[in-house]
Amino acid sequence: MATNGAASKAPPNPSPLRNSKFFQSNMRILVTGGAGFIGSHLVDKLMENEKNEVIVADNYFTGSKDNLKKWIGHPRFELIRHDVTEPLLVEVDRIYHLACPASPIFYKYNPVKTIKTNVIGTLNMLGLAKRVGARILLTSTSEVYGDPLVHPQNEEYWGNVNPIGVRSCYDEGKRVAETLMFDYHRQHGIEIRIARIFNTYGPRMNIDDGRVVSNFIAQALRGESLTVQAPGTQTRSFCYVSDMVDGLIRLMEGANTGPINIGNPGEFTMMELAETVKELIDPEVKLKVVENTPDDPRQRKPDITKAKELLGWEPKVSLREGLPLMEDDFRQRLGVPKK
Ligand SMILES: O=c1ccn([C@@H]2O[C@H](COP(=O)(O)OP(=O)(O)O[C@H]3OC[C@@H](O)[C@H](O)[C@H]3O)[C@@H](O)[C@H]2O)c(=O)[nH]1
Repeated sequence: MATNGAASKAPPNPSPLRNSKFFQSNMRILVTGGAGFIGSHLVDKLMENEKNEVIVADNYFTGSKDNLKKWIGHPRFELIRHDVTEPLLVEVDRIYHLACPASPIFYKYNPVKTIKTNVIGTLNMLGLAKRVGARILLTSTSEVYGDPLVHPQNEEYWGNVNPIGVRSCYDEGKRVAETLMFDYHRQHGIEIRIARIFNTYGPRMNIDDGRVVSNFIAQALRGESLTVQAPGTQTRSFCYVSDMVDGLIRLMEGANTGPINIGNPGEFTMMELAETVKELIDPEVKLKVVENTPDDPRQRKPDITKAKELLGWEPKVSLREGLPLMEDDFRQRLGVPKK
């Protein structure tokens, strides 16, 4: 295993039960935040493999049981209402630790809770990984690069983050979470994986999630003006959710700790994104420039060389292919049929 120079102590022996026939034929996987947007798509993919048993822990702050309704009652699936800031003991082989509100409006709503989720939640999940000998993957974020001075961002870049700003509960929270992952790895030999997720979109995003792609699509379908936050020249790179899930599973099952960027390098200004949504959904819709929020990163684009070389991964779905798939889902949920 590539360990970035860390000592590799064997994890503690899991319970003897795990050597029984029953467990050998099954991989038990915990997904924290599994009722959320990316989490529920990950669960769908993991459940496709008949050898997997999936346990979801979610507090439903931004996630919803609705996202998992097709699995409720399935013999290989379990759903627990649980907040990761409290300890959890379940016998598992893999932990995908996604739990945390990811939309800026939600993570800034209760910043103390957000940083607790990232710090105490990650500590609790690392404690669990240590206790049962599980491998743990943290979904970190491109926000660890802050308002980046290096472009595109590669994993060696340490970032440009405001430690006391309104976004710090999330970006500094995730940075501490990464630190905890490596400390547990070096000190206790825990098997870790860190994904730095760039902006992701797709079906099942909350309609009023507040992030840019869901805002623009919902606004276009409701016939409202698209709210481009000033100046509109800031850039983002958008990854379709099925590509994201594929990258996360490859990272978990591969031999590298990361951190590894998972994102689509196609880069767009917010004005370009608005124009694309307008063209695809409703050419009549207007754009309006509105005030931005503090510390908004001015540019963001992943360097995915590592993901390509180490995971054999690269995104397959372009923005123009992915937006209509999300549009269909939003039309259905908003009850707006295609003309
Ligand atoms: O209605 C809107 C919303 C947002 N925006 C702009 O769109 C850009 C993207 O904003 P979003 O809120 O979608 O997401 P951000 O890139 O700020 O944060 C995201 O980064 C990566 C992930 O880890 C997280 O999901 C999230 O924190 C920003 O420049 C914002 O100013 C608009 O122009 N209009």
